[in-house]
Amino acid sequence: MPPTTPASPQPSPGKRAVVGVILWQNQFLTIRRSQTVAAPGKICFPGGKIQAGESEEVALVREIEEELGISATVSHRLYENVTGWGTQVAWWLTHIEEDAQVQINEEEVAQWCWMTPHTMLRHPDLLSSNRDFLESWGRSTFAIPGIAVPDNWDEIAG
Ligand SMILES: Nc1nc2c([nH]c(=O)n2[C@@H]2O[C@H](COP(=O)(O)OP(=O)(O)OP(=O)(O)O)[C@@H](O)[C@H]2O)c(=O)[nH]1
Repeated sequence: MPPTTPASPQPSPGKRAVVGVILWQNQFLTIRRSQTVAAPGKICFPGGKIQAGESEEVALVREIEEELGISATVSHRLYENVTGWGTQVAWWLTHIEEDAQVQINEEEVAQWCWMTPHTMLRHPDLLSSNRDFLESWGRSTFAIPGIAVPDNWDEIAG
């Protein structure tokens, strides 16, 4: 009998989300989710659910404005996956102004900071679906313009 492979997660109807990958000096803009939202206290990128009739880009600009109080420019669709809980997530490279003044919305976001991919991957509070994104990037499944996979990625990720 052929070995069985685990089935890929399938998206649930209507559960679509978009996240923004914002880079500065080889680091990603990360947020810690507040205690009052789903996945409280987890570390992830800014983003959220796509509302009916919205494009991914419009939803992402809205979410970043809501969470961080800044305007963003959505640039490049990097990746797509389905979380273990059935949400289809689109990952977009996103830019903000160099002098953007982040003002977090504390109802949604507890903290924000810049994190290297390495620190993010090893963070004990990383939202689990973000591990797939980072590991896929580390395997060069896709590229992120502006940041190279470190040469010692396997060591880091292992
Ligand atoms: N914000 C965000 N959501 C992510 C990331 N990675 C990921 O799989 N997701 C998933 O995408 C979905 C977005 O959820 P969310 O709770 O942030 O969305 P939201 O702010 O619109 O929530 P709300 O409807 O409670 O206001 C969730 O299923 C979440 O687990 C990420 O890096 N950032």
